[in-house]
Amino acid sequence: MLNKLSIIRSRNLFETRILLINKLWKSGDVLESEELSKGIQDCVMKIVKKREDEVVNREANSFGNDFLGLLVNAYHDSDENNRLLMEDLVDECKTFYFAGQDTVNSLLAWIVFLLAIHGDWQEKARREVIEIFSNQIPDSEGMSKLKTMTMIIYEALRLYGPPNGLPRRVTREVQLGKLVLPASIDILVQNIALHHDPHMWGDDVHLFKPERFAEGIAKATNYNAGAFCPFGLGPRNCVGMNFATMETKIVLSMILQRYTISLSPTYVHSPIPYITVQPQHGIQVILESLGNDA
Ligand code: HEM
Repeated sequence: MLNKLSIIRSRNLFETRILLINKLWKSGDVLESEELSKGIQDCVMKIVKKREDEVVNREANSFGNDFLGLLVNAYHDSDENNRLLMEDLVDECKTFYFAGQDTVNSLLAWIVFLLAIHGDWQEKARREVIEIFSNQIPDSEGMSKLKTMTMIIYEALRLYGPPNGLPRRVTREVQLGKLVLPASIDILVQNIALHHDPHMWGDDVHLFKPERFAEGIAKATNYNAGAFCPFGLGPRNCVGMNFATMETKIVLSMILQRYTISLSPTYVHSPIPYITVQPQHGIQVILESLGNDA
């Protein structure tokens, strides 16, 4: 559902909307995306209802301390002024579902692809993982020691950073180089273009070279904060950044502990900018067991 919706949304990103006409006549895409949004909404409502039922049926004595639990708690707040509306609760869940699922999914897919074709980096990353975790489940202490993997993640974010641009509204007229941006227009800052700028990254900008990040982001970007912003910039940057990095490190460590990865001959390279940058035909890899039941 989410994938379909993101394809439709990205197809219509720059569609001109005329309010009255859009109310009277809806295109196939609009109708389908309304139906998909409703499906996602129903899905969220069901999950919320299940949480509430567990408390009502005394299977649990609280709504829980996870993010959903906190939202359901806020929805039941005894103080009316602090109470969250059901509409807002559903919206928060949708935001996290949209922002958190597809992004990490595509990042992981691209890293698996990159490691499949760069066997030397795959081996380096595996050596590091085994050195730090052996065959054990990755723990938070070890995560901060994964230097090679961090470099690989940054380089994958640079080459295939999931969000296809940062949407911003221009609140007052500004001059950007030779351009004058009038107030009240919406723009999409293509961070992926910044990440592929040869002036910043050099002539090998399109190559996978995690060593760029060997001494951290500041050094790699020559202390230019805007040059590398896969998680956005400013007060509205990604709240899930640390969580996403941690999630990616855990999953990759567990894959590298168990399997070698090589690219399937059926793979066709075609990155496509939906809401996130996705492999149009998926990523087909061959996993070979290391005979290690970590
Ligand atoms: C590789 C993974 C991810 C990438 C590359 C990513 C990137 C981004 C970017 C570029 C933005 C917009 C920031 C801006 O406009 O300046 C954003 C916003 C956001 N992200 Fe992420 N994200 C990732 C994972 C996650 C995860 C796992 C979660 C939640 C668990 C999450 C939650 C959010 C939320 C809630 C926002 C909106 C923040 C706001 O508007 O205040 N993201 N993310």
